[in-house]
Amino acid sequence: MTAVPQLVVHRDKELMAQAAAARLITRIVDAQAARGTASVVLTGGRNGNALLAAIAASPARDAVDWARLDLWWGDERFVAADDPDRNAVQARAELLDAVPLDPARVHEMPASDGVDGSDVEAAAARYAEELAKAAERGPVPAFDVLLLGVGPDTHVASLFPGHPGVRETELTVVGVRGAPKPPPTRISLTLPAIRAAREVWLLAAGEDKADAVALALTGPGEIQAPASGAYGTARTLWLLDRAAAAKIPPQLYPPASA
Ligand SMILES: O=C(O)[C@H](O)[C@@H](O)[C@H](O)[C@H](O)COP(=O)(O)O
Repeated sequence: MTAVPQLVVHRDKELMAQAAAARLITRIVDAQAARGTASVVLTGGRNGNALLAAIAASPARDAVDWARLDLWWGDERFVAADDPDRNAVQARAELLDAVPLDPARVHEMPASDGVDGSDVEAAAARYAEELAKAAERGPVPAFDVLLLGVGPDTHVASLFPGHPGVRETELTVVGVRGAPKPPPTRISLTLPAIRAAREVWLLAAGEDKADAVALALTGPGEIQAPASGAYGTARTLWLLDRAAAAKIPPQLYPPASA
């Protein structure tokens, strides 16, 4: 396990998305070369969507064997299946509809008009079962890469500072009610599930993220700063633009990168 993060700082958010897309394509191709398949956990939010759009626009995307890629989500807004607010609907529009995925390997989180209706806890338990079935050992797969957007309050997935979800130590997926970011009802992986990933990549861009990034890297622990509890078994990578990195203490700040 490695809680020690590596920081990569790019000039701006556009370059950050391009570089993260190149990095993710390479990581998927490497995992598929080694084991035949790869698994990635997607995030909602602007930076996650920009990364997917950059993959869609990259000629290198054809190097990925899309039919042998498992996709999961770190969190989802608990709304109807075709609601444009859904992270999965946005991911499909940015990339997933344009590549030849195997639908059986695209593991969307349940929607509020699904078999569990508005029972978000039952829907979360259903997703936990799906994860457990796909796991070789333990309650969730050892995802190759798990992506997380970082919120301005240091939330990741739908784990908000001080909320019950961030304190969860047993369940791998929780229903979230009363989220401070709309919509209020959500489904989220928990920190223990996130920490099963080989690599966790956190994305943050813009000056409104500078306090959150500095706090999560130096601050009060995962209950108050959930992003600081997100790390992988092999690697934890913070992919930032200069504005989001601006308040990181100099002793943690990496050499300048473009
Ligand atoms: O529902 C969502 O949007 C995501 O669950 C959330 O965790 C998001 O990734 C962060 O808030 C960062 O979002 P941005 O990349 O848009 O800043």
